[in-house]
Amino acid sequence: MTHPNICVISNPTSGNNRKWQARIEARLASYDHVRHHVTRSPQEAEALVPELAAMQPDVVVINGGDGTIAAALGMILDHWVPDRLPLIIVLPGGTANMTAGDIGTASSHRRALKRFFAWLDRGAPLDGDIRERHIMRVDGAADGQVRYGMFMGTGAIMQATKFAHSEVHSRGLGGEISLGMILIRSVWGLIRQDPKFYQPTHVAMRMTGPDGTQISRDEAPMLILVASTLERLFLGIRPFWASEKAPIGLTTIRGGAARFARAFPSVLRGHPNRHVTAENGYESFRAGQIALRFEGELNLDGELFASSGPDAPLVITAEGPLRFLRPR
Ligand SMILES: Nc1ncnc2c1ncn2[C@@H]1O[C@H](COP(=O)(O)OP(=O)(O)OP(=O)(O)O)[C@@H](O)[C@H]1O
Repeated sequence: MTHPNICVISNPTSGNNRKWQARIEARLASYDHVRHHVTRSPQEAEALVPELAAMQPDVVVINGGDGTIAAALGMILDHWVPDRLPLIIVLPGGTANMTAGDIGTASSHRRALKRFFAWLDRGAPLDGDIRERHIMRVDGAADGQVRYGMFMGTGAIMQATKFAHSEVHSRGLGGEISLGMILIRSVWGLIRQDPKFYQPTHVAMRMTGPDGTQISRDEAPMLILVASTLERLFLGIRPFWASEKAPIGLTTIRGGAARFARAFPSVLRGHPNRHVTAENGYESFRAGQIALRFEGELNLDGELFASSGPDAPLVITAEGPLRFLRPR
């Protein structure tokens, strides 16, 4: 039987991988057509990817958290010939695993690995459940680094992230349930306007929507700003409701947004109720490129970094799409 060429990139430092890495390495070593590369830093991955691109594997498997997946996808887009991109499989080796959740492979790391090995044992068929997703390239950070990601947020997302690091992930809790706990605590803080959670960031926006239309918003305090190329974030949350076709969903909730407690559940479902209006401070867009001017930090797939301030925009551009296979 001829097998597709498969290469696996594992980040042994990602949340879930810490407990499974040795077993994964031992098991993968028994497949001749699978090459397993363990990278301990983004720099190691950067050195590896051109070599992989030259080998043209049919499938690249990324076993890591959201940060590892996004970084690896960015490197693949940088080094592969655009019309010969590999199929991607993601294994939820991280802590939050939002990307794997959207692709449908994150019910649990153990189950995803079981399904992946069963797929290898069946000869690794390349047809099946394939989903396309774009990735966001982010230029204009204060440190000058170009980054890639599939989810970004600022405003209350930053306070929620800090709460997550200090109170939730530090206790070894991960997965969708931990994200749900962080969400409930943060929303409670926002409803009560607790300053630990309620800290709007002043942001000016300009974006290129479908058919090249330009949309802009003057600087305003943003309570929450999220942008993503994922369809579903976690626990069925899909906070994007613009119906136009463009790869990046962007939703903003202004500081002082009216009727927050009544509006927010419908925002999370992506089915806005009558309180969710631009006048009340809620907007959702779709765009191919977004430029944000603000002073502050943002979270891109779990990595925190600073913008360059109001004079230099942070530019988010959709790239791809990449094709993700869900092994069954
Ligand atoms: N290919 C790679 N190999 C090793 N480390 C990497 C690689 N790509 C990114 N990193 C680093 O790994 C860290 C991110 O880890 P990752 O997102 O995989 O795990 P996590 O934080 O446990 O999971 P999640 O983002 O799902 O919560 C960052 O410090 C990043 O710089």
